[in-house]
Order: sequence, then C-alpha cells, then structure tokens
Amino acid sequence: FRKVTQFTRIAPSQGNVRFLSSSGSLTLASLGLKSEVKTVSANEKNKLQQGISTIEVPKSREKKRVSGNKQGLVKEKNPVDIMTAPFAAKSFSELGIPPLLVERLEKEGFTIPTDVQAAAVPTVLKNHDVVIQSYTGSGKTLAYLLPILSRVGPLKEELSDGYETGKKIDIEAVIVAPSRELGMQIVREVEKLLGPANKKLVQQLVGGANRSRQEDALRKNKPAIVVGTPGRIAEISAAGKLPTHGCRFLVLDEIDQLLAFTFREDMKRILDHVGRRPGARGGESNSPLVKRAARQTIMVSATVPFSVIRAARSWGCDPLLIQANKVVPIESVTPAGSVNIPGTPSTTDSSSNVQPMPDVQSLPPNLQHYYTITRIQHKVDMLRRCVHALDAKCVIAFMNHTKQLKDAVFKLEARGMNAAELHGDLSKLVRSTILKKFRNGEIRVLLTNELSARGLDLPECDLVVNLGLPTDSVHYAHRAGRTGRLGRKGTVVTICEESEVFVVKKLQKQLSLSIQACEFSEGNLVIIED
Ligand SMILES: Nc1ncnc2c1ncn2[C@@H]1O[C@H](COP(=O)(O)OP(=O)(O)OP(=O)(O)O)[C@@H](O)[C@H]1O
Repeated sequence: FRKVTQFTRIAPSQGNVRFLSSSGSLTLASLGLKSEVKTVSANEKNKLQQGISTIEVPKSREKKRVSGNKQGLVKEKNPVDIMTAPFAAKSFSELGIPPLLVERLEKEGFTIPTDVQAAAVPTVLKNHDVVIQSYTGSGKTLAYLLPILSRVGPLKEELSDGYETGKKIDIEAVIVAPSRELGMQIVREVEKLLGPANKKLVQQLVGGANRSRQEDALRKNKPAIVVGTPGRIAEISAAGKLPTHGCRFLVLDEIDQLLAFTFREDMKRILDHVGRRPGARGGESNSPLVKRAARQTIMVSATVPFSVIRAARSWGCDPLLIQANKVVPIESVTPAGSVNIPGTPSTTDSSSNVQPMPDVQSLPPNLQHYYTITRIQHKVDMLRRCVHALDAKCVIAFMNHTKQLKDAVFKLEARGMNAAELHGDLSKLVRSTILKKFRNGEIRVLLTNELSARGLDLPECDLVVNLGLPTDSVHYAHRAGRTGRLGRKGTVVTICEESEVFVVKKLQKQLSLSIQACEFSEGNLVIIED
C-alpha cells in the first residue's frame, strides 16, 4: 500500500480533530503521519488568504506493494440463493482453478482472490452466461480470465468433454474491449499468466496496428485467445480470416461502452459470428455436451445501466448478474430498482446506452472527492497547485477537448512539472511509450481525454483531476476509478468554474457521495465547509 495518508478536519470553532475515514479506528499517531487539512467555513476563506497559516500536507509518502486483497471476504446470503459459490474464498485453488494456473498466479504475486473474483470464477466455470459488475480496480479482468484459462490453453484442467480430442483449428476465446490501450493491457495480463513460453497463444487485434501482420500472426500462431477492438475484430472476421465459429468464450469488456452506436455494426458482426449462441441451432437440448458446445457470453463493466441488462437478456442464455459477492439471475433485475441490490439508489430505464445510473458500488471505497473553483484561464495553474498540495506522484488529468492538452502540457512543463499528453490522434507507439514513462514515474502528470477513462490500470495513480467536467456520472465514475485501485487510497479533484458548481452537486447526488469544496492555498489543501 501507499502509506495511508489521512487528512484530518479541524473544525475552527471547536479545534477538535476527527477523521474523515469511515473506519474510525485510525489515529494519526498510529499511522505516524501528520497529514492534515484545515477545514474552514466559506466566510473564513478570506482570512486564510490573508496569511493565517494552514497545516502542511506531508511531502513524503512511503510506498509498499499491494500483495492482494486483504479486506475480509464477506460471505453474504445470496438474495435468490441460486448459487452456493465459495464467496469467502481465501485462495484461488478453492475456486476450482486448475493447479497449474494457481501456480502461475502465485508466481505473479496473486494469492488471494478479490470478492468479485471469488464470486465470478466458480459461476463462469459452471458455464453460465454472466454480467460482471464491480467497482473500478476491483479485479474484474482476472475474474473472467481465470475461468477462460482454466478451460483454454496449456494451464487448463484436462476434461473428457469432447474438446480435448482432435486438432484445434478455431479460436476458443474472443475478448472485445472498446480501446486499443485496454485491449493491449488485457493481452499483457493473459501473457503474464500464460508465461513466456506460451505468449503466442494470445493475439492482439487492435486498431491502429498493422492489420496484415495481425492476420499473418493468426495464420502462423493459431492463437487460442484473441483480444481486440470491435472494429478490427469485425474487419478481420468479415475478411474470413478469423475462425471463431467454434469459439467457446466471448467477453465484452466495458460492455456499456460497447453498446454505443459507433460500435453497433461491428458488435453485430462479432455477436453473429463468434461461437454458437446458446439456444440457437440445436441449443434446445439440455444435454451438458450441447450446453458446453454453446458460446458462453461474459459481459463486464463497473457501470451497468439497464441497456446492458436488456442486451444480456437477448445475447445470453439465462444470464446471471454478479455484483461484487452477489449472484442473481438477470431476470430478477428491474429497470427501476438497480437490480434489487440493497442500499443502491434507484435508476430509470432509457433507450440511451449510457444512462447515469452508477452508484457508489461503481467507485472504489477509498476515494476522497473534492472540487475547487477557479476561472477557466487559471485551471492549469490550479492543477499544478493541487498536485503540489497533495504531493501527488502520478496524476491523470482529464480535459474534454484534445486541442487543449498540448497547451496544458506546455504550461506545466514551463513551471518545471513533467507532463505529457495522451490521446487517440497519437500513434500506437507514442501512446505506449507515454504510458510506459508514466508507469515508471518519468511523467508526473498525464493530460488526457476520455480515451483513458475506461479500464486503464495504472496502479500508481494517486490523483485524478477533472479539468473539464465529465459529461455525466458514468463518466465521472470511470475517470475517478483510475485512482484508488485495489484498495489503494486515491484523491479525485474537479476543478470547475463558479457556473459549473451545480453540475458537481448533481454528480454528488447521483453518485451518492460527498464531493467537498476545497482550495489549494500556500501548498495546502484547505477544505471549505459548504
Ligand atoms: N487477486 C488479486 N490480488 C492482487 N492483485 C490483483 C488481484 N486481482 C487483480 N489484481 C490487480 O488489481 C488491479 C486492478 O484490476 P483490474 O484492472 O482487473 O480492475 P477492474 O475491476 O477491471 O477495473 P476497471 O473497472 O477500471 O476496468 C490490477 O493491477 C490487477 O493486476
């Protein structure tokens, strides 16, 4: 873990200290930290600006590696009690994963399954079609990769189910992601698990890369798994160069985004040509072999609007919805009730694909949310002050227009802050070089657009800044989710104009979270009481 940096709030009238943490058991002394933030009422702001001192936010933070999900894996009674999955699994082997794969996981430092993995892996291993919803950074990628690698490739368990005989000609799993970066990231994750000797069993088919080279690799390597963007997969499929009719797994990662109009034609091609849909052509039979021969569809996102539920009903066979450690049949999900999950705000159905229905479950629990007001022309400077005040090391700042990014980078660099822009107009090579530099700390602030909001796993990111407001709460949730991954602490700051504050208030309400007003003054974060 990044050493826990606990901000405290000092009520000016009482002078007493209380923690913003919900745990309640932490003390500054126990944490060995002095990180403090002064809270002032709005009308005390002026005094503060006139030189009344504030308390320093610490300038140094220790880093430790995250070795696993140490949070208690709570066994909850399933509302519809259709599965008795080991929701309190303490190890991957308990989930029914073959020993070779468990060994690989351990080698890569994965020892304890996260909640969503504990729920999803056994469910997918039982051949169910599923929608997996869990907050950003909770480990959804492994939640679907592990069951696939338990059935496909060299780490699988040996089953006498008719799949082991004969020479494999078809691709066995197709994973679709809405962006090239996310596609490449998933490829890296699969390669990591397969190990260097079997890397060629996975092939990337992302746009922006050389298509004929991808087709050559498909022909030569005969990969078992392909990962790509909808356009490129559909293109190669339409050219008759993607043998997917016998495919057993179709994964749609960031499913709510894949439902967007721009992907419609490509998605139709993929859904029609990857594997055999359960229920279609002979799928009436209940024989296990027929069921095994049908395609299993796995849909994944941190945000699941009702349009996804509708899509899952039409694309899958009796799909189940997995939400953290709960599993319910999709049929029990209603448009108005955000899926019968207690404690979540209600949602409404709409024909739009991206409906503003995320709830706190879409966001990691360890995030602190703030907003600060400034004029448009001072936003980049405010970003710089914010980075200094929070002593953030790895910052992702979102802007809404690609054209603005270069100027912002220039301004930050001019003030000695390492920054770079990342957007879709850059070549694939430039984008991956920038991401590499960001990962290894050479770039402190990554200025980007919506491209980076989905799925990107940059675990060191400790601060997300919205320089332009996200279009809705779904976009806020995915942007914010680039920090605070897998139990780490993270801060999200929205820098807005006075006239935009009402949007922040609306986001706060829709997401059921507290976005506190703050200022960055003399190197400190100062919380303003509304
Ligand atoms: N069981 C585990 N133990 C330790 N680390 C894990 C485990 N599962 C996943 N991780 C790590 O947690 C990080 C987040 O995982 P992942 O990217 O799959 O999250 P996600 O839920 O898909 O997020 P998003 O919604 O943003 O796509 C990754 O760095 C991953 O390697």
